[in-house]
Amino acid sequence: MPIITVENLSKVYPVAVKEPTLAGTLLHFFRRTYRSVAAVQSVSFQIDAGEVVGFLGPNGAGKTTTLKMLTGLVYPSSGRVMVAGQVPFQRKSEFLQTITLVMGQKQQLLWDLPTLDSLRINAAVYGIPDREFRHRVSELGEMLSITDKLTQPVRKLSLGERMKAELLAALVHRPSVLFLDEPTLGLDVNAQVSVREFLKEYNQRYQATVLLTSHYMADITALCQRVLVIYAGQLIYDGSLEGLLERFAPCREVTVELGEARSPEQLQSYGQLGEVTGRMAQFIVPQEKLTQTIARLLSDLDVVDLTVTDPPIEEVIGKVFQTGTL
Ligand SMILES: Nc1ncnc2c1ncn2[C@@H]1O[C@H](COP(=O)(O)OP(=O)(O)OP(=O)(O)O)[C@@H](O)[C@H]1O
Repeated sequence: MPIITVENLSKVYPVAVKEPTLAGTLLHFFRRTYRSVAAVQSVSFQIDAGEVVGFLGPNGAGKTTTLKMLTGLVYPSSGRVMVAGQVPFQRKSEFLQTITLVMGQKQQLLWDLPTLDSLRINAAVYGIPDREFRHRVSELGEMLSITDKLTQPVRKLSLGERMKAELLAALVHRPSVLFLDEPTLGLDVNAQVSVREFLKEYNQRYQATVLLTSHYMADITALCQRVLVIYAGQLIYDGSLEGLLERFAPCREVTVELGEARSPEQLQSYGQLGEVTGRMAQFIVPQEKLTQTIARLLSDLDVVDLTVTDPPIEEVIGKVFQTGTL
């Protein structure tokens, strides 16, 4: 049963155009002209309750605009959005109680106050009873390993601690639909891992639905079975991460360890040769020839060990982002 339904969703921003001259500035003051930026174009998808979906795309592809329409911060130009049975831009309190939006590059916590004070403000806004509030802060604080930092002013926290505190603040009303825009932005590897682990645990413990954008592929591979890829405002892929790799990475790397060293000339008939060092040889093999090539290698040569690897996911996604084609 879908908890998020998006149908033919589009957003066109009007952007004022101004000549960079004094005359242009004066004209702009009296008579503005606009051009249209089609940030999101006829995007449709559905997400089931409890799914964790990665939302990928190069800079300016339309991810944040889509998240803003899903959370009711931006009014769509056309199309339909439903989240947990609500129309987001109506911003009804039942809707706001159900969702949260975390933007890695923006903070909601007040800089000079301890996190706990900001959390108390949120508890008042969401009408969370005191006992329940203390229970949730202790539970989330423990899951995020941040409990001992909650009484420190936010400005004294490290970047990783601040992100954890932001997550706590964004989740204290226990939303079931999480929109996360770059939640690990700028964090070191350890902090990224702990935020990822926390999100996984939150999803499992509360059966929460998560739509996540990240430029760190490790976030996506660790958390998402399904990905949506948006390019120039259009959805170009909706499916499994493995499916994306298979479609866009037509070759695999086959590495063999041989009983005795062979020259490149003896090996080149098996496919495009990569590195050959001593008894090790590497081949770049098209997906459709993989089985046949492996069978030939095993029958013709004295193979001690054989491994097949995918190209690095960053490389594959990078190609998709450059060309926008799958
Ligand atoms: N308020 C706005 N007014 C005009 N144009 C906008 C506005 N917000 C976004 N845009 C434009 O819409 C397009 C999509 O922007 P958006 O921020 O949604 O992309 P994104 O995929 O989130 O990019 P990034 O990964 O860099 O955050 C871009 O061309 C951007 O310049």
